[in-house]
Amino acid sequence: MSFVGLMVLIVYEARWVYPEIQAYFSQTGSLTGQQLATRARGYVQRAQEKLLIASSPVELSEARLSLDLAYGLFDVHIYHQYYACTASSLALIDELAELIDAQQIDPFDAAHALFIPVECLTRIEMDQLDRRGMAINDFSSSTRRHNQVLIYSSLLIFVLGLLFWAMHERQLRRTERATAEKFSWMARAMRDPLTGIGNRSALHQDVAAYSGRSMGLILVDIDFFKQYNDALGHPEGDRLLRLLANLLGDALGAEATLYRLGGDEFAALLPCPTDQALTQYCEALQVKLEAAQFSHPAHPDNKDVTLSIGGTHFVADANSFAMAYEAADKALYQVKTAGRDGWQVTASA
Ligand SMILES: Nc1nc2c(ncn2[C@@H]2O[C@H](COP(=O)(O)OP(=O)(O)OP(=O)(O)O)[C@@H](O)[C@H]2O)c(=O)[nH]1
Repeated sequence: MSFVGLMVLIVYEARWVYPEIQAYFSQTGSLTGQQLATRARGYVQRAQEKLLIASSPVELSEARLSLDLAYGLFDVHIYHQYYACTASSLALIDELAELIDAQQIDPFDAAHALFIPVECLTRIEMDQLDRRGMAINDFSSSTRRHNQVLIYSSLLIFVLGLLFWAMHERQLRRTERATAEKFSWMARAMRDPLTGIGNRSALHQDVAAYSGRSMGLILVDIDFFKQYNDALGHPEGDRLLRLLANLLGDALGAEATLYRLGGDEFAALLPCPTDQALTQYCEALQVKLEAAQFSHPAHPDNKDVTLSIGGTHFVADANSFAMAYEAADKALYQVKTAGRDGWQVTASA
């Protein structure tokens, strides 16, 4: 059953309770059916009492008054409609009243004759009572039925709500997991797995983030790394790459962001106001490297590990970076061709 169908059912069921409550209160609220008969019977019986002890005209007139009151309450359309004894009883009361007025009947006989309307009214009372009982029973059983439908429908709605909520939560968790995985994948895609620093993609992305700022770009290449690998093996070569990544970080400071561009080539991007500041960074790097004394058993010049370094200063944006990279690369190449183990800073075009 659809959700909307369920809601329609609830509204329909709730709608039914209202008229039945109305019906119930119309039965019990006025109590007309039973009460009128009870009161009419009371007046008839009072008339009987007065007639039985009628010793003065006062009691006779009281009996007459009671009969008039009884007649008024008895002469009701619904009694005429449902109880055949009504018309004859009323006619009898009428006739007896006239006879009493004309003093043409013995009061005792009149009292006796009045048992006929008393009996009729008693029957009406009992019947009205039964009808009220039946109406109440009908009302309570149908109310119970409607209530059950309402309770079960509400329960169903509650369960469906829980189900939707659980499904929504599951979907939300899936989406969150997928988003987290995507972010971690993206972060991994920007990292060099060997050294843990950024890769070439990260460098391009970071330049865009520094757009408009005065930056320094330093390119670093290990000298004779092939010979190092050949002499000590690839794992030792990996270890040196990691050591150099740490050394670059120490030498250039926390403001520098480091990248491994591939093979034995590193880059550093750092806020840098002038060429002079860049020069100081390169010198600091050389000093740190010499102090580290990473041994290179196969260095053709019998030195420890040496680096060739090229740097340039530029104002970051996508176009200027391409030129800055070219300038730094050219500076590094010049160091290489000049015998390696050195640094050069050049202006970007
Ligand atoms: N251990 C290790 N070696 C690598 C890695 N990637 C590249 N290489 C090696 O790095 C060496 C780079 O050699 P070249 O490009 O000739 O550079 P070089 O030997 O340093 O020579 P110059 O730069 O001219 O001084 C090659 O032998 C590559 O195999 C790596 O991830 N780990």
